[in-house]
Amino acid sequence: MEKIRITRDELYSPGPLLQGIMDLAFDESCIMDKDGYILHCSDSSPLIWNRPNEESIGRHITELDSASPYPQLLATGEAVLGKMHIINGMSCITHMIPLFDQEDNIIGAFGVIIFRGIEKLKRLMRDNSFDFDTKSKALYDQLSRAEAHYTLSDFIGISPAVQEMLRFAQKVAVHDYPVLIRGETGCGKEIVSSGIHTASHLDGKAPFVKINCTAIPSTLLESELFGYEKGAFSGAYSTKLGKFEIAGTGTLLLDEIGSLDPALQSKLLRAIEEKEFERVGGNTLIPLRARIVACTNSNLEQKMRDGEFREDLYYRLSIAEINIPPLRERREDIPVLIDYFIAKDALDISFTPEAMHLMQAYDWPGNVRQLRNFAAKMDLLERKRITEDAVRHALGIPDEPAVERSPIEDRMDHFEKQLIEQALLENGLNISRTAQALNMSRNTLYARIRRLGIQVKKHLR
Ligand SMILES: Nc1ncnc2c1ncn2[C@@H]1O[C@H](COP(=O)(O)OP(=O)(O)OP(=O)(O)O)[C@@H](O)[C@H]1O
Repeated sequence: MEKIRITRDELYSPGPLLQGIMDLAFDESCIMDKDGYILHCSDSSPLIWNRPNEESIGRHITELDSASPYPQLLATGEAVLGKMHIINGMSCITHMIPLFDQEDNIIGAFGVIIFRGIEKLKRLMRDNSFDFDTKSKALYDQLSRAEAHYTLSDFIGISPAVQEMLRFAQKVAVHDYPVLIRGETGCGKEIVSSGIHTASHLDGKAPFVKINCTAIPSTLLESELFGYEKGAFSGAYSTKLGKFEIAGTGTLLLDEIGSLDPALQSKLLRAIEEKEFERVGGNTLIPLRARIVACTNSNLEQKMRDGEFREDLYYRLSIAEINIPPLRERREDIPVLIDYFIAKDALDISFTPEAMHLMQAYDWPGNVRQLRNFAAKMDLLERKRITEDAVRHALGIPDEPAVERSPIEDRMDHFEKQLIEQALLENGLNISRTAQALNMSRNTLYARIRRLGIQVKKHLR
């Protein structure tokens, strides 16, 4: 692939080359600087990011798309082409292309979504109800956008733990307490937080604003959250609203709250308790009306013990604490989730009972996200009926699951080995005589020698 070379000036104010590339791109595109901060977005970008371009510019790409291949591009210096991943709940195919200066240094990157809402497209193609030659982009956009927000009923699961969790979330939704949602990565925290928002703002008008506390350096995070006044620091040319204000009477989702800087934790606690805050560099109190929902997959108890997370903030947030159990603790949900993803993502596969059994025995460290991606991967293999072997292979499960051994078993093996080696030496390494002395058959002795890894030849020296 030919390298795209531009000057630094062109990166910051795109000339005909970059502008042309952006205009030609079929779907949303953006340009970021060397550090991954977004400089420009195409006009259609708000449809995928769910926010106006002014709000996307200046943000780190991983804040908008946590699975962005940008770090990979930076590490390898190579374009990442045709990557399929999920952005804002939609399956997309993306290209990420490095931009070089004349000295061959990477000075930025061009990211483009070449297709989104793949599941919709597949479904529509399958039932032939849509003529793609006369595709109406407006309809297509509308279809894709509807998926960006969840309700609590989008959280699929029949296990008692999930049913109980959903009942609690529904109850919590009608209050305006802060909510703390905990669970391992990929277990559905975003669905629950978005579902709580939807359940508590039935008219669908209040904003749902997200911020990822790990993706933004803490120096910037403060002004992202609280906003700043004109002149608060050099570069603050105009007053900027923070997320608390942008969320209005809606919901502010603080993702990865466990990584929030301790100084900001205090400021957040104050804002929640006093229901008001000040912009950076400001002295006017602004009311906090948004409901705070915080998510985390970190061990907050450990962080509190290590002095990294404030206990008072934890107690304030945990009045309504929702714990989403990992998938391995609700294995009965696996077949239901698989059926759901087969329908939702229009997958043309089914699993044999043995395959499903193996999937239910597997621990899914990446939880439901991993399960969903796994199903999509099996679909790409183009084998319709997925067998146990295919699952074993795809998940890297060893053929014979290693048998757990206790320390006692290890010691017994050790003694047995010593005993057999001793008997072999006493009987001149003669297998028949050794077997007789140990009161076992030759075959049994051979089997034990093999199992215990005894090297008879070693004793000949
Ligand atoms: N119970 C569920 N029902 C349907 N889809 C689910 C469920 N749980 C998770 N998913 C799907 O799994 C993927 C990951 O979910 P989500 O982003 O909500 O996880 P998360 O807990 O917020 O993860 P992370 O901590 O890594 O951000 C999404 O595609 C989501 O649609």
